[in-house]
Amino acid sequence: MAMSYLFTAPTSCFARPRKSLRDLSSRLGSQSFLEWELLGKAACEKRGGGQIGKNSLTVFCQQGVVSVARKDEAVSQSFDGSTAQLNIVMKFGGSSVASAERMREVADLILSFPNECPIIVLSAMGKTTNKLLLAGEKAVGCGISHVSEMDELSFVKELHLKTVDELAVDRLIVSGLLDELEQLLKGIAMMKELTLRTKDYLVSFGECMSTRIFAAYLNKIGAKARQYDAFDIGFITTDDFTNADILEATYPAVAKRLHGDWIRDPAIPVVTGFLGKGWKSCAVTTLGRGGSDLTATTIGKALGLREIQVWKDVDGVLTCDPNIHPKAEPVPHLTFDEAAELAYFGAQVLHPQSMRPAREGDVPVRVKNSYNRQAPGTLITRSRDMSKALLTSIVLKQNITLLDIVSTRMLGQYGFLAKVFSIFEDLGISVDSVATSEVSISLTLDPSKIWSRELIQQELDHVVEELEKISVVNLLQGRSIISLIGNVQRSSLILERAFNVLRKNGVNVQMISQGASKVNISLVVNDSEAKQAVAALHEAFFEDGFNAEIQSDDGRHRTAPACFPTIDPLNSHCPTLGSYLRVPSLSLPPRRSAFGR
Ligand SMILES: Nc1ncnc2c1ncn2[C@@H]1O[C@H](COP(=O)(O)OP(=O)(O)O)[C@@H](O)[C@H]1O
Ligand SMILES: N[C@@H](CC(=O)OP(=O)(O)O)C(=O)O
Repeated sequence: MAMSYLFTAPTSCFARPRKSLRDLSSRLGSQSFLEWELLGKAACEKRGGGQIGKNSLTVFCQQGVVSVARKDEAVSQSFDGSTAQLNIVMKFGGSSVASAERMREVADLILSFPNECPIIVLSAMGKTTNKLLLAGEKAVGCGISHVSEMDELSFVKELHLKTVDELAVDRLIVSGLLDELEQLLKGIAMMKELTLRTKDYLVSFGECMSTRIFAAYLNKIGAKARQYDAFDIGFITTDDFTNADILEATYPAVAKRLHGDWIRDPAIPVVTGFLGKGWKSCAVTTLGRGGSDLTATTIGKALGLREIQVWKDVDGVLTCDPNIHPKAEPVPHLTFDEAAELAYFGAQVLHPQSMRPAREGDVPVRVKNSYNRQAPGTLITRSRDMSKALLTSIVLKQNITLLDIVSTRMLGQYGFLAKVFSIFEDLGISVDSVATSEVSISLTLDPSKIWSRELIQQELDHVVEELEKISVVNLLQGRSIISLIGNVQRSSLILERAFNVLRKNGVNVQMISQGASKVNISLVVNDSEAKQAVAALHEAFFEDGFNAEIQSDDGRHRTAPACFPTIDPLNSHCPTLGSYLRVPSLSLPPRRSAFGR
């Protein structure tokens, strides 16, 4: 990419229609490009500029640069070589773009950052994805003649047509897609079958419509925008329909397309979240529920952007799920590892895989509230000062299955772990948490890990059948994992307090595991006790000043009570925890790399 300088031009970054450009140049009067260049350089020096680097020097879309690019579309740079760069990605989830009013607010929000050149990533409006999935499932059994009357289809149609009407953009933007959607549902009804591939195609209508409407609205209000379907601009994925992985080829392809178009003809890119194109099938794929976060971080890495902003309906990542405990508070700063662990262990706020590109590209992620712009949100970066950190967040994942697997062979047998995990690999089943001893393993499976596929009883029976060839197996369903995300350097203190609270609440911990990432201690409890346990833990750590107190006193003076031995969770056995306290140092990449699923 071309070298660029940072300066604050007195004009908006946003590409404007020609009229606005003319207005602008007359407002700018006789100020020449050379003067602008000097101004830019001066500002650059003021900010300690001089280095040339991805994160240090960026042109804030000086309007003159845009004008030059317009005069000669092949020319991407102003005469001094500086280029207006796309510099941030702003992702808005379904809750942020749920209606015409919300779309107006989001547009206003974007335009309130005139010095940024954003790429916008949008999810489907509101609950559209759920409605489309329901429609697909109903279509399988309802018969072609009933498709048109289906409530879910009517809901999707009404929502999108109402939105285009209220925003006063052309109905044609979505009417063709709505007709196509109805045809697809009729096809599903005719085939009486909804494959994963068709499911992905079906839900893709949500993002395809929201982005078209929003781009049309931006254009209407004078902020030049261009809509992109992710599957057309290089989002290349595996062919794992409903849960596809982004392939490496995506990064250069997406960068080339978005950057190239921007340089030729600047317009705010509005990209569909969640969608990709299978590399073998060339069919539309999706990245798993909540996958637009991953789209945003992929773009952030691909273009080496300054920041990835993920706009939600909460004030950032919170100390726990606000639906479980309303006193949850925003967490100001997280590391990529903490955020990944939090997402992986069930915090709905971020897609489990989304931190990976951000970490690889070292692009900070900011989680903000589109309903409360002023709230500082959560900043997620590679590292943070952990010296005073204790507990950051509590995450609950319900309805998991606990498997106790004990080797039938003698102590000292080698290869047992490998055999057990090869069974999971062969069956394509993802494992969440693990605790082992030499001859036994406890692990948890998440039945809802793959959104479209329940680990149904039949499948569990099959797992048990395979494992029983080499072990004695005890399968326990209806369990929950409570993950304590924080500074595991202080695990003794965390565990001391956590177990005190759990004991007082009569909650029995059935397994404990500390992941190799060193930011997470997982406790397995009964589903029926889980929510109450999370609320009690939250109260004990965040609501009575304990976290704050520990932050001012580094904890050296605190001693564990007699009933709670100070535990080194990596190597200890604790009689109160059953036989599976020892935690393996192996990090289990259930399906993929150690950093993701
Ligand atoms: N630890 C947490 N921090 C913040 N939000 C959480 C947390 N756990 C669960 N949530 C839920 O996640 C929701 C935001 O995620 P999501 O619905 O995917 O947002 P969007 O659709 O806007 O991308 C919040 O409304 C909140 O209810
Ligand atoms: N629309 C998709 C993708 C997504 O990311 O949605 P959201 O950002 O609203 O969680 C879903 O509902 O899963």
